[in-house]
Amino acid sequence: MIQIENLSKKYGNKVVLQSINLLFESGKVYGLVGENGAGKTTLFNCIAGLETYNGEIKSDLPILKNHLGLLVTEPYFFPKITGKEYIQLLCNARNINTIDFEKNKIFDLPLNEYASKYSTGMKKKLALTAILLQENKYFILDEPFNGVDIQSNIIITEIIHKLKDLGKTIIISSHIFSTLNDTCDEIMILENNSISKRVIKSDFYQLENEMKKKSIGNKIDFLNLK
Ligand SMILES: Nc1ncnc2c1ncn2[C@@H]1O[C@H](COP(=O)(O)OP(=O)(O)OP(=O)(O)O)[C@@H](O)[C@H]1O
Repeated sequence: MIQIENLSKKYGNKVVLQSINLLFESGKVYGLVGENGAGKTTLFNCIAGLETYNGEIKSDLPILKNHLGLLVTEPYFFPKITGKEYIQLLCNARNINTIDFEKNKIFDLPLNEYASKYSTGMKKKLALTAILLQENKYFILDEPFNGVDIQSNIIITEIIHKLKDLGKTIIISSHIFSTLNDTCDEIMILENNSISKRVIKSDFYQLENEMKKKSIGNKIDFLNLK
């Protein structure tokens, strides 16, 4: 489990997160939803130990970040590192043997080419492959479905189901409701710097309708489309 207690985060005078309290349990998939700039990535970075914050993040492991795989929205790769070298680097850091990984690779990637030259979707698939091979217990996937092709989206959905079955904890952000519907046990809404709502699977349909109403209102009528 990961327990977040009274977490707050500011950049200068700007409050991004205020008094966040959350519990993430094993074998569950959580979706984090919020408008652009709501603070989703900031919260993920705090959990992954990449940002300072006030409050506490506790887990059942002595050093959470050593068992946590973070897929960032736009993975960055140093120049002159091939896809294969990147995977080897991340796996070596966790003492994971990569000798046979090419036989069992999930995505079809040009692993002998420089990762910095990959397309957006290829970079995401490479970063995801590496954190999966690391045998992490916790996964934070920041917009995992964005920018990857349909086939890979299907694979990613299945991977999330499998990780859940294995008892891992997965936290996903997405701007596409259907992807959360397909994968999550619970959706959390981040707005006005806090978690305003937590919704369980049986209430997703109602949540989607509420969000539709709130987002659209009568904006389309204003367009006076003909
Ligand atoms: N390093 C930083 N320095 C200053 N402000 C930052 C920094 N990182 C993020 N912010 C600000 O914090 C707020 C939250 O940003 P964040 O990236 O967490 O939002 P998000 O919910 O992930 O947005 P999106 O859906 O667009 O990815 C934004 O107002 C952003 O400008």
